[in-house]
Amino acid sequence: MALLPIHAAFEHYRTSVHPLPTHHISLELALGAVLAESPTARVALPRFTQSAVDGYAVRAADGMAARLLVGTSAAGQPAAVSVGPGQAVRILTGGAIPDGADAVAMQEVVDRHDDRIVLREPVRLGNAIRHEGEELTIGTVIAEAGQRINAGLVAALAMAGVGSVEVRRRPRIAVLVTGDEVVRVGEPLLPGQVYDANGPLLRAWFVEHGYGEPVVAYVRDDEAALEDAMSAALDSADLVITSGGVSVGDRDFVPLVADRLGVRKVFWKVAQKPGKPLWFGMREGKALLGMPGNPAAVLVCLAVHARAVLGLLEGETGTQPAWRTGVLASAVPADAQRDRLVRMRLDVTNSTAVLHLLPHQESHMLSNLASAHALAWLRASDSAFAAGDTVPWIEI
Ligand SMILES: Nc1nc2c(c(=O)[nH]1)N[C@H]1C(S)=C(S)[C@@H](COP(=O)(O)OP(=O)(O)OC[C@H]3O[C@@H](n4cnc5c(N)ncnc54)[C@H](O)[C@@H]3O)O[C@H]1N2
Ligand code: MOO
Repeated sequence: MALLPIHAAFEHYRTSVHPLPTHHISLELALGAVLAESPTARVALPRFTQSAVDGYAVRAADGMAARLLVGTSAAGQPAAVSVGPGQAVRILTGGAIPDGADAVAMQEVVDRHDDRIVLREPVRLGNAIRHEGEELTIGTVIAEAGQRINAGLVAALAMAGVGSVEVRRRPRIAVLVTGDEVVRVGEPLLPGQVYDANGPLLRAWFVEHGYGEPVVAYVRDDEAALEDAMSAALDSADLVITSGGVSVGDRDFVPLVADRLGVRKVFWKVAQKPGKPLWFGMREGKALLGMPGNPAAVLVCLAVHARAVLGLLEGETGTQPAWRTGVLASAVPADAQRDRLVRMRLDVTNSTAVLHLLPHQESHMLSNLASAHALAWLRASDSAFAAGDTVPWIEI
């Protein structure tokens, strides 16, 4: 069977995966969710005309003449007075500019004697004043629907008076780690068994990416056991991920059981290395990604494929993952049939992202994940990539 090109897998996700329902939540709970509306400023920013510095609010036209202090304006405590000719108000950063004042003299250029001040240099009209609404007026769109909420956006929304937002519900994730040979670290290892890397990897990846703890179940290489576990996972989750049992071996039951449970196969086997046997299907809006057992293949399938599916489930704008470009530090062999997704160390030299090939790239090898920052996408080719070639990459 012909292998599906990676870009064709992305196209299948776009046509098969639809956004989850929306709900309205408090801003405190919104970090990491994707906006389903375009929130607008409820207050202007700055909210009122205020001082950018600690100093004295004055009338610029008074020039260098001595001024009489008539009050104080601190942040949160506006002055009750206005500034007339020959007068000034002590003002602190963030304090409201009192009526009559049209400039602020920084205290470093002012000599103060009790309630009198003298400027050592002239002050420009409007000096050190932040004007009401100069950044945003009421009603300005702060962020567009489809944008994922990060810490900066939480701050921008809060300051603009937006205390709750309409977002897509976060996807619920279920993970099935299959394999009779898989034993959890800490347990005794019998002959032929291996410690489980995929359970910890999948759990950590979803937590790291803000989805919280997935439900993780361990399943023997047994059709009936897999059917029970997959059925429960499909009932409870929006995205089900399996690891192992998806190739052509006698105990590779994932495609068979998924089909039996009514999951519509969209594709099986992608022209990528690692991760070739990746299986993708949908059942009533729920997505199932059957990932191979090799841990490096799981990482690649998470970073490239699960990321794409999650972005679509959450209605995120733009194509995910977001590829950037960098240059190869050294020559890298290509694969003639499959695109390679290569674990790289990344650094920035002369303002350019430079990708350094790490050793141990086989799909059963994962020790290089200790120093890998990036996954480079090297298209299938008969000839090797050369040092200096520009290639797409994503963070991992
Ligand atoms: N005749 C063919 N054989 C294989 C093909 C093929 O096209 N024809 N494809 C190979 C490729 S490529 C891959 S990738 C693997 C994927 O196989 P499965 O998805 O069925 O995965 P398993 O056989 O269950 O496991 C593969 C490997 O990974 C180890 N493993 C499994 N789970 C874990 C875990 N949780 N933690 C650590 N290691 C795990 C498992 O012991 C195996 O060594 O198929 C090739 N075969
Ligand atoms: O696709 Mo497999 O992960 O190359 O060994």
